[in-house]
Amino acid sequence: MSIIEVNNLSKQFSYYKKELGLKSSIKSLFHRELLYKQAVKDVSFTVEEGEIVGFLGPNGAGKTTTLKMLSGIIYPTGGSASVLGFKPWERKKNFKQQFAIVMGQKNQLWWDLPANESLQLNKCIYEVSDHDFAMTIGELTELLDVKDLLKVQVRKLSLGERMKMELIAALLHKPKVIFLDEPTIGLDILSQKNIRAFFKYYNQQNKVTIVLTSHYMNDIIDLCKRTIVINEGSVVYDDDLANINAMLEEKKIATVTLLNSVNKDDLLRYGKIKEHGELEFTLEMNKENSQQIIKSMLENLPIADFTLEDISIEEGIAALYQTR
Ligand SMILES: Nc1ncnc2c1ncn2[C@@H]1O[C@H](COP(=O)(O)OP(=O)(O)OP(=O)(O)O)[C@@H](O)[C@H]1O
Repeated sequence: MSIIEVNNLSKQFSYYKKELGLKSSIKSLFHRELLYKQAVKDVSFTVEEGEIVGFLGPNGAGKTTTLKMLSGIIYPTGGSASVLGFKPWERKKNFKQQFAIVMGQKNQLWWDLPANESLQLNKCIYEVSDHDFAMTIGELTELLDVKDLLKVQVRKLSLGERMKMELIAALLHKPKVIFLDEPTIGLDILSQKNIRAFFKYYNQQNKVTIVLTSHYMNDIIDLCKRTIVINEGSVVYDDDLANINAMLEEKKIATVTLLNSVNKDDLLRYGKIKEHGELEFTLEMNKENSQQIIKSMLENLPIADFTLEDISIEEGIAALYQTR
């Protein structure tokens, strides 16, 4: 059995339309219009123990809603899911002691207290023994390089330092499954890299299962072999990240610099123009007949410089984001 199993999971939110202005607000006391939003539609996937899976999608695609259902924070309106053999929304104690969710945009730690006091609170909530607490804090503060910051009031920590403390709080009870919802949001490049290196090491050492959402492609490329992409609430891709372009038509991207400008129409016959400047343009062409196209371009255009590349993973993902 897979450690996470999701079958046709759906969530429809219902909410009342909010009117602007006093007159409309008074009117809405007597008649309120109910609206619906289908945030997640029939999502199905499985995750094996020890996997790190990227969970991607454009803003509003339904990633956080799915992770909230898998953490038992909200109920689904359809389908089923099992995490570590539990129905998450039943919120059994044994389940809560085996998973963690980290939301980059939300704080778990108390702002006005030093991190070590919030960690003590989590120790009690998760019934971590004194010995395990000391060992885990020692190991994680060392790995994340925040040993000297445990006694600093959380509000005085930098964003990166606070995120490291949030991670320690989430990992204190040694969860087997970790949902990471944009854990590197707002962090500088070096801090993002450190957090990624930490999770890579932590996953290898502890065989934890991680589902990661991030809008930073480097997080996904670095950590996740497999990626699930959702768009408008539905899964549009579930495979190795390396294969992301294979499901699209095989394409090549040519970046061309010209010696002198030419009419845009003269370029269109070679392929789809993606970007166009005075003397530079990028062109998307089919891999199959790229050689003939290049030959013809070299013969007919005043070319100063020319590079040909496969379509990037980011562009493949961007194309999936446009899939409806
Ligand atoms: N409580 C709610 N009531 C009504 N609609 C909601 C609620 N929560 C989320 N939504 C809507 O559901 C859709 C999915 O939201 P969700 O937060 O899951 O997206 P996301 O993929 O995590 O986006 P982002 O990358 O921007 O964080 C959005 O259109 C959002 O506005």
